[in-house]
Amino acid sequence: MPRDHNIVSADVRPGEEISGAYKVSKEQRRAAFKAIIAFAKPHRMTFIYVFLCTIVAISADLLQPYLVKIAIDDNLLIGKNDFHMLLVICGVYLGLSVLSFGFTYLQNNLLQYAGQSIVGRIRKDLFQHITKLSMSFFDRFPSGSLVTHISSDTEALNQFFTQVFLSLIRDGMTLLFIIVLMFQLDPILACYSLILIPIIAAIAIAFRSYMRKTYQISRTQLSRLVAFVAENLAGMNLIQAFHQQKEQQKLFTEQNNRYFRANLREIRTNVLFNRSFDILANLSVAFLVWIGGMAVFHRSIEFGVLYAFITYIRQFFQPINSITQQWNTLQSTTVSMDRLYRLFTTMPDITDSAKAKKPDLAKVEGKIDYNRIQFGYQEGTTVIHDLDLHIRPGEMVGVVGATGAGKSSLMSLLCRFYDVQKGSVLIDGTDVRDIAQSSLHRMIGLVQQEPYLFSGSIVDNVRLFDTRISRDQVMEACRFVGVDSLIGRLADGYDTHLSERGSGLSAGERQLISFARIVVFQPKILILDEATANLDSHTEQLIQTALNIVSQGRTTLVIAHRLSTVMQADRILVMNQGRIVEQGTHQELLELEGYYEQLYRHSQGKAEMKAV
Ligand SMILES: Nc1ncnc2c1ncn2[C@@H]1O[C@H](COP(=O)(O)OP(=O)(O)OP(=O)(O)O)[C@@H](O)[C@H]1O
Repeated sequence: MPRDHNIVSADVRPGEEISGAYKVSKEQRRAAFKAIIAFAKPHRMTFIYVFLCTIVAISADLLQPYLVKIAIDDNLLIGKNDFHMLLVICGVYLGLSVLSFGFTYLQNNLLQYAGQSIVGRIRKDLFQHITKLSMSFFDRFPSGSLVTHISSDTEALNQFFTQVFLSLIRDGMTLLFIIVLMFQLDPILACYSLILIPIIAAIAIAFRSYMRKTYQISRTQLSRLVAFVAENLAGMNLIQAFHQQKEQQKLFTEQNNRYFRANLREIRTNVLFNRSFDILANLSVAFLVWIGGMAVFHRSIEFGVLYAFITYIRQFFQPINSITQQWNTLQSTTVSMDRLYRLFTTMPDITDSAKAKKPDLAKVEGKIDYNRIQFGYQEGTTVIHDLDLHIRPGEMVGVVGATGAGKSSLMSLLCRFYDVQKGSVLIDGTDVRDIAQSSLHRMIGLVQQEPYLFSGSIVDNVRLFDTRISRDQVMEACRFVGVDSLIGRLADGYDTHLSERGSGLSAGERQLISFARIVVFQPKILILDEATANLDSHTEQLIQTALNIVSQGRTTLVIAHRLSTVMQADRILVMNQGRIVEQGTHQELLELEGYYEQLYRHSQGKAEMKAV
């Protein structure tokens, strides 16, 4: 948001709905409108210029029929035959057309510039705001709906600032000018013409709301169709493996037909509306010709006046049509404004406290203490129960246990993606809630099962776009973890462009690149979350070697489903239902003949089965 407009009030608490059906009070709607309009304030001079350009363009347009009226009444009909005057009128007519063209062009460019700048700023601020939100927010809002907010809602605002705003000025002023000119020409005929306004407006509004419904139906059908295709493309291997092509084709045809019908209905309504408007325009002209023609017969008005009236009445329809159309756009814009405002006013759950410290990263030792913590993602559900755990600096700790035991949650608490409900998590004796998040996240390096790679070169992915880290440092890190020979085989080596989450690289290569990140950024604490799952045994071996190298001098926490990954750890924690049920070295745990031993036997059995 612009810094001078503080809309980030504590108006929306985390947990409230953003994208679904929610009730918006009048005050909230007003606040949303004010907040979004605040983005336009730096461009107020541009809007004033647009306003002035519009007035010039409209005046130039509307004076043209008046000129023809002068030519007819003051020259042709009275038999003056003043060619010089006719020539001047033609010249002025042409001049007005050029003036209208020039100022309309200028007005459009200025408005587009302002609109695009405003929306660009909103997008930038929104993205910045979203990146600061806590993990609990992303748990509630799937990325798909956020993408829609950022793209379509901001696009709706663009329409508001360019089309709606322009229409309200241009069409409103056009109507006003036409009415003034009509009264100037002949008040009685003007009064007759005004009877038409409510009729035209009523028909336009009725049609518009129906058209909006048909438009929405066809958009919904289209997005369903697109979603269906996207799903099918993502699961193509499954479809082919299970010979589901025919079934999927049948489903696709149904969706396609629905979209086809919805589209036809939308087009039919559009054509009907436009033609009805044409008929109405012709009827209005006929009505005026009759009333005005009688007046010309009785010599109460001149023929030129009737000509100008007929031209103006035709020009009447366009602005009314356009305003009703923009009215609909305005309605959808208010919904977008509300949604964006709600996003902007959603506060992160996790923020730096006033006393947050920024410890000297070089002095971090990596001692970790979980002091009798309790945690749950939602109120009333507890995922981790009264857990007490103390880890020495430089210790390598393996964490194993069944699915849903709380292993990843434990790591999330250390990274402070969430806050504990009871107890505390300390690093080197300082509560993570008292460490600035920027420092905390530099202390901890995270390698996940599916390491995220950004669209960019391998160098950029290793140094995370931080150009303070040199290319040589990146190459050194890659050599260190043993991924340099793999990179050497790629066509562009370190400059190979990775796209779509690192597609083109194997899971193991992606893992090794994220290990190189650790070497480059030197965090004192390293977390590996299921890093060796889904890998073949050769790649697992590569990762294991890299892990041994990277974990030197770091406190390392390794979550593993494969016990082989953690057998060498200084200590292995066995978790079950949010509690540590056993801990010790591999040997000690086997001797206990408890849960770990069962897991071990089970994994051995699997290994034997594989070997057979
Ligand atoms: N973001 C979340 N929101 C709500 N509940 C969650 C969330 N993440 C995990 N849970 C729940 O918390 C519990 C512990 O999950 P967690 O991911 O910590 O287990 P895990 O031991 O790492 O499991 P896995 O080995 O399958 O990754 C599970 O019951 C899970 O359903």
